[in-house]
Amino acid sequence: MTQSKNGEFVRRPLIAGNWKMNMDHVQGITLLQKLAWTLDDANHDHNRVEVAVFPPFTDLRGVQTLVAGDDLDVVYGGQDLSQHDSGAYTGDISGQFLNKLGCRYVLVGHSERRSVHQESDETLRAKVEAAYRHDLVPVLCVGEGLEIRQAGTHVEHTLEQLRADVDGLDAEKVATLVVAYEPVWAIGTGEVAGPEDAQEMCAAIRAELTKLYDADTAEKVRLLYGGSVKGQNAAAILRERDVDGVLVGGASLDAGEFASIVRFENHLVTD
Ligand SMILES: O=C(CO)COP(=O)(O)O
Repeated sequence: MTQSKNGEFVRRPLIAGNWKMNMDHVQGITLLQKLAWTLDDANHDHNRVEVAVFPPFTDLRGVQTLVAGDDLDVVYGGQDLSQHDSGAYTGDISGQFLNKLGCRYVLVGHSERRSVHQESDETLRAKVEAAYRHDLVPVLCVGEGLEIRQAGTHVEHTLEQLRADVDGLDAEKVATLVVAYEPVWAIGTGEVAGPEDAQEMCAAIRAELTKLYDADTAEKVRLLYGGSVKGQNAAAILRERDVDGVLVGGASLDAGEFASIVRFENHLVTD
């Protein structure tokens, strides 16, 4: 996080929970209610930190009703979207539908979509465009697998994904983009990249965006780290200069654990 002299965050931190294929629509409502109560109890400062959840598609209508009905300070998004707007694409979900359900964000290119569904950077570039067409902010996921990390080419690999997935996107859109660095070897493995690894990559991403666009634009982009984030390691990661938030998988399924990540500020050690 970068803080200005008066203690304000330069970029609003985003703490996001990716539920993946967990929680049916009834369980989803219960989890969100518990999360809202926990955050209220904790006097969480809603203006400083943005909290987002990414439930399965079938939960979104219920989430929308709960968030609107109880006026919750939680935003939400889809875990994927189609690059097309409508038509004969069985099983796919249009950004138009996500927008109508009140989604603010959508995940694009999560490593599980890249590996299980063979999504190419070309497809992901089209999905980024589709998200903007429907007023959704893409949370673009990038990151390397174990072999690439061991070979030491992780920065180049990740930047290559980034360049391909934003290729030709205009600066105004890029300024609103969220990029999540999720090293595949740290996802669901309990293996967490060190804060300095997260910072190394986030700094490299910001430098690349400065090269592709300009420093002003790059300074606005929020960069998240994802991969085995828990209550006890979140603050150390979030303390890094270029890390503006986290994308949490497993730990976001437990309201108490996720709330403790949202309250990372209580654990920040300042110099
Ligand atoms: O993939 C992730 C979030 O999108 C990370 O998952 P875990 O937090 O379970 O490692």
